[in-house]
Amino acid sequence: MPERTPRSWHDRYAVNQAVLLVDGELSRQTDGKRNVVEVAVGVLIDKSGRFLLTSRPPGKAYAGYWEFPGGKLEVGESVEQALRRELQEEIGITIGVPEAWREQLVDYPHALVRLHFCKVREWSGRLDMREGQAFGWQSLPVACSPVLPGTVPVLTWLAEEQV
Ligand SMILES: Nc1nc2c([nH]c(=O)n2[C@H]2C[C@H](O)[C@@H](COP(=O)(O)OP(=O)(O)OP(=O)(O)O)O2)c(=O)[nH]1
Repeated sequence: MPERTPRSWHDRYAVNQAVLLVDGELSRQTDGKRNVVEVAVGVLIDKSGRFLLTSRPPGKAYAGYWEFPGGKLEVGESVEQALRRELQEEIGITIGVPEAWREQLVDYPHALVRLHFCKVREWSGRLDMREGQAFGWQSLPVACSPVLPGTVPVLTWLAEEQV
């Protein structure tokens, strides 16, 4: 029996729901040829419930956009190891045990990334923006703009947890 069109569209919609497509064509994400880049991201939350956003340094894709600090996993690293290393390298702190929270696939023109968002409530050391980033402790709605497209869903998830 031939596949019914409504079913087919339903399936396609469901697939596309799982991937956040940024600045591009739908066909880009379905060719199956792009490697997924794994990224560890830290949602630092302070005692009053504010969270830390940092600006992307000059020279990187989407420079100047606001994001949560983090970066790509190196070969053989776990998400936690990468997060620990990135937050030490980029913002000068030593984190406690992170809480694995949510994942999001994002299809950018420059890369297909899987973001592993972790909540971090304990850390030591003073914030030191080692790549010249701007930073801000934020609450909802955030006061900084523009927010990186792959970071926007996090603001929705945080809002959902507050109601
Ligand atoms: N750190 C971080 N990256 C994010 C967020 N949202 C989002 O889409 N991304 C994307 C942007 C990039 O494509 C990717 C992170 O890669 P990156 O280039 O910043 O990582 P990195 O620090 O390891 O970079 P580098 O060593 O290559 O300079 O994840 C977020 O909230 N935080």
